[in-house]
Amino acid sequence: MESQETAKRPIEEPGDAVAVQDAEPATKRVKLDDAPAPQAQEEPSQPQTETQPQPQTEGDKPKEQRQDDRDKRRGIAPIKAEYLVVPPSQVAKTAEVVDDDAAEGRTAPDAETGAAGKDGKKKRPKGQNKEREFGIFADAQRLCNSVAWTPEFSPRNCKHGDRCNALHDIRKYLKEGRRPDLKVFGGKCPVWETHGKCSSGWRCLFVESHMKEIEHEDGRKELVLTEDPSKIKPETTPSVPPEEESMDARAGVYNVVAPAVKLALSRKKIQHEKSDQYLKWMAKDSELARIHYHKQKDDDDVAKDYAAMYVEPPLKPSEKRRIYFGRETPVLAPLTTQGNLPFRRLCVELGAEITYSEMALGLPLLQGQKADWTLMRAHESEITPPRYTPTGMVDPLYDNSKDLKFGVQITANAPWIAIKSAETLSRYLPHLRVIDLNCGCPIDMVYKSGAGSALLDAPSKLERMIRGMNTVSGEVPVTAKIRMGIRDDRLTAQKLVERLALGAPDIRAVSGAPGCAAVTLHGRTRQQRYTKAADWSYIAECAALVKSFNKTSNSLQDTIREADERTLPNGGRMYFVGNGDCYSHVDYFNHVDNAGVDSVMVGRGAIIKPWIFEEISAGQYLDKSATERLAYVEKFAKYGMEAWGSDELGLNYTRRFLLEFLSFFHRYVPIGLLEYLPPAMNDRPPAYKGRNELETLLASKNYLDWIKISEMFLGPAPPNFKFQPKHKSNAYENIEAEG
Ligand SMILES: Cc1cc2nc3c(=O)[nH]c(=O)nc-3n(C[C@H](O)[C@H](O)[C@H](O)COP(=O)(O)O)c2cc1C
Repeated sequence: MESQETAKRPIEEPGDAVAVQDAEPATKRVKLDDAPAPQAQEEPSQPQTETQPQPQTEGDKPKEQRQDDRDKRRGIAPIKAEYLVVPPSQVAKTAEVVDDDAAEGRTAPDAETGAAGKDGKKKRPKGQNKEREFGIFADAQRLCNSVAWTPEFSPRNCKHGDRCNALHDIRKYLKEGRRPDLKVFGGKCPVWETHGKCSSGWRCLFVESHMKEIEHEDGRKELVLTEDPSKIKPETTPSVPPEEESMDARAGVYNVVAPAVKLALSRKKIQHEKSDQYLKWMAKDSELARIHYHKQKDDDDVAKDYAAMYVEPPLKPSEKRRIYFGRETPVLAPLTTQGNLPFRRLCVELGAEITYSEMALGLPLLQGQKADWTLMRAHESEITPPRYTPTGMVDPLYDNSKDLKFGVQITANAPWIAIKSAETLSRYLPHLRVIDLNCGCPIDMVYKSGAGSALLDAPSKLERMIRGMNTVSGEVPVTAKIRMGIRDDRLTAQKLVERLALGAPDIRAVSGAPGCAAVTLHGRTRQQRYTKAADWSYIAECAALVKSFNKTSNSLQDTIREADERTLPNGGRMYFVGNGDCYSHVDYFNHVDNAGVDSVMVGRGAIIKPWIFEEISAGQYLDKSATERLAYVEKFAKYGMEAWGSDELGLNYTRRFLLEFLSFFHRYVPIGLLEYLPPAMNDRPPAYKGRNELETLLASKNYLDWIKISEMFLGPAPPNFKFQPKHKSNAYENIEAEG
């Protein structure tokens, strides 16, 4: 049994396997440049300011030495000698490249198996663990929903009557149906502590902290769940009607769609009036455009044809809510698996100003599938306005109080799916900044279906999607996320950006701009995967083009009939966001200032060091201590239970996603261990030990250590719990083989 103290500060207990020994006061912290031999120290993070000793920056060194350093590095993090596990002379000269395609979900070429090679040596397994299994997390005996949240003597009506094979006896369930209460967090339910009630009811693995037995006048004793009204905030009360109260309804979680809507969607009972009308028109217009396109090769006069035969669409976009991207609004990338609600909540707390859901597939949304609708949920911190302290020209019609941080991302392979999805999302989700269309997803399954990055080679389909989505999405603006192209030898983003800003060249004077409010460009191609650095000079070229298109767009509006500025996103201005390899405030401001992008989107950098947003707002590196980093893990665990529940299912769901998070988080190399700055995300460290045991543990590549970390906050993993890391290189067997 763990004590409360152990649970809260698990690593600082003497005798603990990962105990921090000899915690030192801040004044004695390791100096970055000439640190003594490693010894255990824990203290709050230190900003890297002028007054503190700092690792040398590249600019401080003579040119020859910089070149020498770069030659030496070859993707290896420059760890100071005293932290290396082997002497510097034995450190490999090149580092293994971690391919983040595996994490993004792309089907990698068949992974090597780790079998013995020709030389008899066992090869290191690489690549992706496909078809990962996570075990089934459930109570030994199921408790019926009719009693799961009610006082013992007031069950609801059980829909299944006598045929119900779940338990209805709460006392029996608590004794035999589930494991005993957890002792982490001092046995206190983190959800109840924050919100004054717990949505997991009797199934909560901390239920003893929010239940009591009351004695009635007739002497009968009844078990009841307790609430703390002083902590219940009416404004965060779930929006699902009480009769549908279920594990879906969580305090502080927004965009929860009622089960009845999903059911109606699955039964095709929901009408998409706007889309149907628009799609009918679009079919005719596409045919007209097709004829026009084929004729113009041999007919000079044809440009007039389209204009003469053009019929206005039956409906115009509604007035759009204006959005804003600026230097003060760092953007958290959409991240499948990783970018879940608890993780985004953590990032917002640390300074992310704009967030995106994980990518949902359009068709399953239209079919009412629960998994995809669940991705659309936002935390209350995400539905507040982003920071707004503009320095340049301001849009007089932008109203920051109406803006919010959270946007959703979808992908689709056909215009009708994208358009109907946009109409459905804007109708049922009240808290949406934008609907973003993913045009960069490299995953085979998505690409081969004609969605994601396949749209990069289908510009006219893409344009029709954006135009239609913008028409039916009410006040919600539509945006797109693209890559530089599909293949390295054919970069298409520049043409595509032009098309998104202004429309196809030969018809734009008639039909106007498609209405794309912003484009994010990831500076890689699909083919490139993550092996090469993102191409920021290409991103800068596109940023310059977008600026010129924004001017053209303004003059174009003047010539198009009935162009109504209010219905054009941002009055015709398209924002442009750059993305790729941002790993510090230095990268961030460098890109904003020198590449000319409105803002920068941060992906892997945020998972490896979520405080990158804090660094951006503070404008300096922060050398986070291991204790502080562990506190982020603890927060994730709490936020996970708040979002997914503190019952067996929710807890192990939280554990699974915490482990996914740790599969990136362990890659952080504390800057206090580096010979010199800047740190580079793609640098791999040689084997090293941290400044204390906790720092060493947090750097472990072994997923069994990640499970150990999860147990500090989520209690022991159940015997049937399984976790297969996405990268085979993190598998236990492999680590053992390497000794
Ligand atoms: C684990 C993982 C999941 C991702 N999921 C998505 C996604 O759902 N939608 C998307 O547009 N991009 C996705 N991406 C790509 C990122 O949004 C981003 O474009 C890419 O990681 C480059 O940025 P970075 O160098 O800052 O990581 C994913 C990337 C990773 C590593």
